[in-house]
Amino acid sequence: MSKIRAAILGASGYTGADLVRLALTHPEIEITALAAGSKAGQSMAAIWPHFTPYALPPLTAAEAVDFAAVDVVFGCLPHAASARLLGTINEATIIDLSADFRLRDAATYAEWYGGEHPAPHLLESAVYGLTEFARSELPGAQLIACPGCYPTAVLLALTPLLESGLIGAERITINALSGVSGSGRGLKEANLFAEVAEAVHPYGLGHHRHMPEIEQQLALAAGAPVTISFTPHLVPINRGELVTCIVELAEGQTHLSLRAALADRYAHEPFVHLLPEGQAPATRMVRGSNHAVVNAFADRIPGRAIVAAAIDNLVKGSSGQAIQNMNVALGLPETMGLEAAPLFP
Ligand SMILES: NC(=O)C1=CN([C@@H]2O[C@H](COP(=O)(O)OP(=O)(O)OC[C@H]3O[C@@H](n4cnc5c(N)ncnc54)[C@H](OP(=O)(O)O)[C@@H]3O)[C@@H](O)[C@H]2O)C=CC1
Ligand SMILES: CC(=O)N[C@@H](CCC(=O)OP(=O)(O)O)C(=O)O
Repeated sequence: MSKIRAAILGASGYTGADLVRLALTHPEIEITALAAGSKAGQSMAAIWPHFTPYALPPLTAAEAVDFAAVDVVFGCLPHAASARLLGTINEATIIDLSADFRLRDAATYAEWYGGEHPAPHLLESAVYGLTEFARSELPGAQLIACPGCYPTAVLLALTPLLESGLIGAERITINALSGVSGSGRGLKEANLFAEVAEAVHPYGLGHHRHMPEIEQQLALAAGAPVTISFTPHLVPINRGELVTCIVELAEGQTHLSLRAALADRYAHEPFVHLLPEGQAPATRMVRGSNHAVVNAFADRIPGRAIVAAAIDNLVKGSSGQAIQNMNVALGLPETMGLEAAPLFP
């Protein structure tokens, strides 16, 4: 069988570069085309010296890619630019890492992303690709929307608990921490070393665009509307994401019943792992890998519990999950190309 010809759009950005890193060791992927925006025309090694040892195609403009000559397109572009471009491609399986095809409703998209959706006719057919919960929909899908990085961690922590009615759908409070790569490679004063190092701050207080995405997906799990309070924080690490969720327990439940549900749901998952009783998830447990770690703890306030999860935002939170989705969509072993162990320390 010939290899899967892949185009990676946005290869001069952080998620695009991590996709290239993972694709290089994926036995079935052949990187056929790489595209960039302002850096089109440059070589990958010029932009990313860590790729110097590898023969890679040059970066072209995305519009210059021959989409009829590729099997899979990975879109690692900013939202809106992503849908404008991906909406014109008919020939290949599209795996989008941007937020453009995650929300089901174009009006909600317009409200939270500040503009009309560029390709609303595609929203209905897009598969929301949290792989562990989308396996039956992925094979043969034409358009796969990879979840946001924060939503990935939150949904892995809470979906099984809402599905089984062990926690309430209201009054879910989520504190989230992200490494700086979560905001992309573009130059931003707020991301300069002197602004970020030796400091931590919350942002998007009371209004972050991952809120509607998390609520949309948790509501499907709960079978009822879900309301969350969500507060992200920027922390001075390159990659990694941690969420701690304070939940209301259903009558008669304890954190041990939450642990039992997580153990049951993730027992056979290759990438999602319940930690031993009392062990806190940490970003260092998953750095550079497609793994996620979760756990549930008792809270001192009766009737509440704490559920935590850690992922690498550039792997399970974006590029790794994109490849995991491709594997399932195309009938390959789900873990193919994603077996690398976390980098520690
Ligand atoms: N960073 C993360 O942890 C995660 C990011 N995402 C999403 O993935 C997408 C990419 O994120 P990330 O890699 O961090 O972003 P970066 O800012 O690091 O990279 C963006 C890429 O898109 C290219 N680009 C920008 N505008 C255009 C355009 N108009 N046409 C063509 N190419 C363009 C840039 O090219 P150039 O630099 O050459 O101009 C660059 O290659 C975003 O939608 C983001 O929200 C999702 C999950 C996690
Ligand atoms: C640290 C940081 O700034 N993180 C980004 C997460 C961006 C992201 O990847 O989200 P989308 O894929 O939904 O755009 C943020 O909070 O906006």
